[in-house]
Amino acid sequence: MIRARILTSTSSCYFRSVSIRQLSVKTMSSTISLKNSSLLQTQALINGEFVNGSVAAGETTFEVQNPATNEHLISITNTNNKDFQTAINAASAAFTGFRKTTARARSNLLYNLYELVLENKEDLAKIITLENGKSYTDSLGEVAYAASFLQWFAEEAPRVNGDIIPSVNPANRVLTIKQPLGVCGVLTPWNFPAAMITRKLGALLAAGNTAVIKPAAETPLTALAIGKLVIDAGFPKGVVNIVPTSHKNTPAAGEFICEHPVVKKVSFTGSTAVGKLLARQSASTMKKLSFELGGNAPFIVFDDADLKKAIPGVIASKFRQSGQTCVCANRIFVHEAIYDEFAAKLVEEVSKFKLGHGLVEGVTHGPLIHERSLNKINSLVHDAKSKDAKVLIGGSPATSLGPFFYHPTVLGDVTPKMDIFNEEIFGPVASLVKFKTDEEVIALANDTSVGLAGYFYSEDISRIFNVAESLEVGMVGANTGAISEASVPFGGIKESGLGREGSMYGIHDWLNIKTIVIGNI
Ligand SMILES: NC(=O)c1ccc[n+]([C@@H]2O[C@H](COP(=O)([O-])OP(=O)(O)OC[C@H]3O[C@@H](n4cnc5c(N)ncnc54)[C@H](O)[C@@H]3O)[C@@H](O)[C@H]2O)c1
Ligand SMILES: O=CCCC(=O)O
Repeated sequence: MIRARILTSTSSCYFRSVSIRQLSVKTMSSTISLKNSSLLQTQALINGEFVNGSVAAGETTFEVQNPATNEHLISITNTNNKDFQTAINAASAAFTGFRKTTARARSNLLYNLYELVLENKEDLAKIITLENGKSYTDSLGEVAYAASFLQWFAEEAPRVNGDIIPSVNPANRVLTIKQPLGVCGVLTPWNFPAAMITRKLGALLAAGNTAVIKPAAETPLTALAIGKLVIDAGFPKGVVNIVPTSHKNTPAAGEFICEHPVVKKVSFTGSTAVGKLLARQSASTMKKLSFELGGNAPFIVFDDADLKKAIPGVIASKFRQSGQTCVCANRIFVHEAIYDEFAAKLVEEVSKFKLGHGLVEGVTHGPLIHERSLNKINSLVHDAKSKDAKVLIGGSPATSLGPFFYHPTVLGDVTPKMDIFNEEIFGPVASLVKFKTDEEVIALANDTSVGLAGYFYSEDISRIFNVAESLEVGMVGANTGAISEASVPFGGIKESGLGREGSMYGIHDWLNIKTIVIGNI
């Protein structure tokens, strides 16, 4: 059995006093054991084998930290562009055979992977919690969500049809077939280290492509565990390559993938700023792009809203993964007639959260991912307070729990003058903005350069249609704060990205339409 050492120096007192699920933690060092120890991989998956990267002495590995403690979790082999080239070569060679497999064969492989992910859900969830920090319950939810994309695209693979199109020329017949693109670059974030891989991978494999995946440097373990299951599911070698790389090497890796002529498409989930950089780099080879980027989601509570529904809705939308989700509510607009009641009820619910190490029983919310995030949240809250926002609960770091914890926070009297109104918060801060009229709130909601998700609560069917149609976003939740599932076309408009993932449309972003005109009939 492979065991990973986890150092627990500064947090030892905290750990000693709590029960951590199936994880024996001692004072200075400890071990984590998985039921399926083969899931703990620290090397790159290239051409069907786990191998070391070719980084020269000094930086041969990079460290993964546990965000709950900021302590060293494990060392991962470091890679450079030579390794990405080897992975692209492997994916390119594998594409020759994989593109010719039947859709049913690919579907069966995806079903195998789906079942393996579910069979290993406890281990995968434990890994997610350790490297991402979210609660174990949330991690189990993420594994189920991740698996659902594999199931969905196993079902979609055999349903990619071509067309027969009438021609103006009676002697011609026009038909289309859909063909895979080739080698695809997949750049995934740390906030959903399993689901953001499977949402892309399920679709691209169903379509017959091959992949080189670069997981975020914060969360390579989940990606590599999925890589092991890809092998166990029976995918041919080289079809899926997973190349973790350090923070320092990430920009070079991104550029290499985006500019590589053999890579036919890049799919990225992350910030709009990085998305714009990758788009510029990809222009040199005119790559296809699917980008799922930042949001600034409005969450509107109209005066006719049912607060028994709206409060759980805002909790689900705002505080999922401690606010570190691209579709999280960012600006919560509340009608002035119900503002005080809504604010009081929200504060009451937020006060019930249990913040802590995600593997501790009962913990509902974990830490932020890293120091940069904590500093950003701190500065947004400071700016809001300096401009007369009121802290209704929280409003400060919770460093007694660990260096990156921030108290779940509700800010009242937020206005458009404040940075928190205009920037993606990506943290556990609910900012409440008072409004008077539908026109005013729609204008405020749309006054942003991004448009990923938007939510609102109302019991009036006319208003439901009017507001849903008026919000400048890719996805609307009307009387729900939870919109994500495999059947949903997931993606944004404006600067929130390009393309749609999941759903019946998701596979088409990974296919070329080829037109065949047959003449002289
Ligand atoms: N849309 C999402 O789901 C999502 C996920 C993670 C982060 N974010 C955004 O990013 C912000 C902060 O997160 P961060 O500090 O990790 O941000 P970041 O912009 O530094 O990185 C975001 C992601 O992009 C990758 N990345 C960064 N530079 C890259 C490059 N030059 N080439 C290729 N990949 C690159 C990182 O590995 C990471 O996964 C958040 O506030 C949020 O706006 C969004
Ligand atoms: O944060 C990115 C994706 C979140 C989701 O799929 O709901």
